[in-house]
Amino acid sequence: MTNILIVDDEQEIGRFLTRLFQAKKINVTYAESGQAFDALTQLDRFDAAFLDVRLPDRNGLELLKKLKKEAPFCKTVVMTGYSTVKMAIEAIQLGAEDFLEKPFEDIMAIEALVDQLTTNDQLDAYREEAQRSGVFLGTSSAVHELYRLAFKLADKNITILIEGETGTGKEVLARFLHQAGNRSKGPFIGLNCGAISESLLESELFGHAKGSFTGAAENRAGFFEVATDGTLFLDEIAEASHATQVKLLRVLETGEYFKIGDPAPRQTGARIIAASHASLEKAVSEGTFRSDLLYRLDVVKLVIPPLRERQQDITHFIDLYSRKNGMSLPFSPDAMNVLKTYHWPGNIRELVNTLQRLFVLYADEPVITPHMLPEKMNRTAAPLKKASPQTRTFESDWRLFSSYILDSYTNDEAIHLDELVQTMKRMEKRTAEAFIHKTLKETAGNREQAAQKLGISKRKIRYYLNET
Ligand SMILES: Nc1ncnc2c1ncn2[C@@H]1O[C@H](COP(=O)(O)OP(=O)(O)OP(=O)(O)O)[C@@H](O)[C@H]1O
Repeated sequence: MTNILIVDDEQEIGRFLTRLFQAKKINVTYAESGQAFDALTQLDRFDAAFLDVRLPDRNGLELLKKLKKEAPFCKTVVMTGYSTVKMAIEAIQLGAEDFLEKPFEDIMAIEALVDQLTTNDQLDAYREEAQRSGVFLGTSSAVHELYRLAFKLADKNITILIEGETGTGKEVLARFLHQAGNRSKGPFIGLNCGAISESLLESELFGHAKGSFTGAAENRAGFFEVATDGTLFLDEIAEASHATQVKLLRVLETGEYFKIGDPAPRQTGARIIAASHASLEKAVSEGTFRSDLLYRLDVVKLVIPPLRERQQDITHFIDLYSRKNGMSLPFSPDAMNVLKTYHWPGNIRELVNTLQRLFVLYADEPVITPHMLPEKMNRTAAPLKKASPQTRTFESDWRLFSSYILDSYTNDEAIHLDELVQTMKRMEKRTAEAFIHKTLKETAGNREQAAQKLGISKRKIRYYLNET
């Protein structure tokens, strides 16, 4: 039988959840304070726990930590009011599975959550959703954490602020939040606040009544109206003028707005996701952004790390992109080194553009060498470290050797053919030795058998191993 723990000082909530779970034949334990929680023994008997984050005698996060320590397999959901949403986010970062906002509005959602927690493991659901929506996650734990959290936030009707340098995927993340949530059937409307004039921005956002200004020949719905069942993505929010910021603040506080030229107030249900490549806190300290608007937007802030801080993702992205396009781009070690040490100011967008350019120009080349990459990348690249003798292997020698030959062939610079041929001879010998050693290992040192397997004489083995 499933065991669930409920910790909440509001007895009404305790009773309500108890009834709901008992109807599902779940065994319920109810604690109405931090002290009552402390008195519980054998916490690991619980399959799931519903914890209030704000108890009169305790911070719910402390309870969560204790639970995670003593009952690591107990799935935890924290319960929160609007003012404690930030604590709920912290709880998820501490390992809670999800959070529920109080007052509860959707009983079926709670039931579905319980089913989810007690039956299948939802740990990887964000990965599946990312794959479905064509989002590349890579291997950086920071990005996985970000998308795991975003997946949990997708269904909640809270405003989200996304920060990250240009090209890091802020719009990609905003679309993921839309797609993974219960608004996915509604529209996703994106607007770049920096790309249009102030008057046009207001008219786009709020709409206008017929005749409200010269050229307003028809009534026009604004984005707040159109996106009412969906998501409104306000990109480059830092660029919105002061006047627009004031109006946005009102919508965020009350959901209310006015169409230009129409005195009747309207309500929007649009979920707002805002993004900025610049830090909004900095913009507030510089006096260009309203602090009260930042407070409203920053209910949850998701920060996407720049590509240079997740170097390992560069190779992963190349593989993925190549597979998606049914081609391969074999980079020489030098070229890969250039890609890995470049600082990528344009982030993923710049990487995608670079790959597209390489596909178009060099799809038929056997190997991509540094000079095929944009010149600015070569200028900033750190020189490739030579492999130390201890880490050298037959494979790494071959990789270096082939890129040396191919680089020499594709470079316009003068080459020393004699030197090149000498290197090839050394490589020939090294190759023969490597095969002999490998075969001798397989035959447990029996030279007769090794010679047979390799189709050469025992004398030839001695010759290659410098024994004659
Ligand atoms: N995680 C990702 N998976 C797949 N493609 C991505 C990802 N992140 C970014 N991209 C690609 O990089 C490009 C830029 O992404 P996006 O427009 O979301 O960045 P941005 O941070 O909003 O940029 P800007 O600040 O310039 O508006 C797009 O082509 C997008 O498809």
